[in-house]
Order: sequence, then C-alpha cells, then structure tokens
Amino acid sequence: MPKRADYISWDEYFMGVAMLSGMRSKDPNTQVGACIVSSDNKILSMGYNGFPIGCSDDDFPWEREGEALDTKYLYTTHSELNAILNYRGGSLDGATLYVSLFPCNECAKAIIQAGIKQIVYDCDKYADTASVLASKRMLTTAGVKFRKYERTGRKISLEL
Ligand SMILES: Nc1nc(=O)n([C@H]2C[C@H](O)[C@@H](COP(=O)(O)O)O2)cc1CO
Ligand SMILES: [Zn+2]
Repeated sequence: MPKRADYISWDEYFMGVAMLSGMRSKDPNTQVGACIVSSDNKILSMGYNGFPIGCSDDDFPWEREGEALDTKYLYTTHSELNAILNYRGGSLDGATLYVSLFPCNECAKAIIQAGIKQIVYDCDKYADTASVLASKRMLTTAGVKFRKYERTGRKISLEL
C-alpha cells in the first residue's frame, strides 16, 4: 500500500501551528501567532499576543485609540517576543520563525539577537508603517531572511 499523498507540508504544519496559537489571543482586533522551528524541523516554541503574566485581560485596556496609557499598545507582548521568551531550551541560533503577521521593529531586534535566521510570515498589513520598514531594514542588514508564506488553499479543520 502506498503512503498517504495528501499530508500537509512543513510550511502548512508550522504556519498552521502559529495560527492555532494566535487563536488563543484575547485581542479583539488582531490575533497574531508565532511558532519557532529548529533547522531540523522540530517545534521549539510558540506564542501569541497578549498582556504579560499577571496583567489581567479583563483589567488592562484593549482600546486602539485614546490616551496612550488607556490603549493596549503600551501593554501587549507581541506573539514573536512571547515565542522567544517562552523557549526554555537554550539557544534559538539558526531557527526559523513562522508568524501570522510581519514582525515589528521591536520584535525584529529580539529576533536578530536571539539568532533566528529565517522568518516565514503570512499577513503584512502594516507594511507601510515606520515600524515594519525599520524592521525590514534591520532584518536585511543583519542577514535574517524573510519570505511570504504561500497559501495552498487547503482547508485544515480542527472540528472534533
Ligand atoms: N507583528 C506583530 N505581532 C503582534 O503580536 N502584534 C500584536 C500587538 C497587538 O496586540 C496587535 C495589533 O493590534 P492592531 O493595531 O492591529 O489593532 O497585534 C502586532 C504585530 C504587528 O507588528
Ligand atoms: Zn512586535
């Protein structure tokens, strides 16, 4: 009997895990998920965007606009940083980051400093912002490769 032919690819698997992780986010506007993978295809860590541990999802603001202190932006940890910080195994040198939204400049710094060498991203909806332009400049200069995830159109259902 031949092996199954319709199994998911590595890219579908890791981006799928990143997106599943993003589904844990409480952010009402943008849910982001990240998955860090070793060069031999082992999942090392995952993360999603949210407030730091101990900072209640119910007490801190989810607003996008208003006084800076009353918006989420000063308080959220991005999925990529959470994935880096969640890793307890040692070095991330040479790893690949799968992320559902292109990393900002602050996460780019953490990615570079952690030794992550590739990024596979899905959405790039903030491509025109200074944050993402600065991010791409740093990543390119530091030799971190990035490529857009190629959607296959395959429906992956988790209905149980
Ligand atoms: N790469 C990213 N990873 C992230 O985890 N985030 C988080 C921060 C916020 O919680 C949310 C963005 O909110 P909004 O401005 O689209 O309503 O996504 C944002 C970016 C964008 O650079
Ligand atoms: Zn970020």
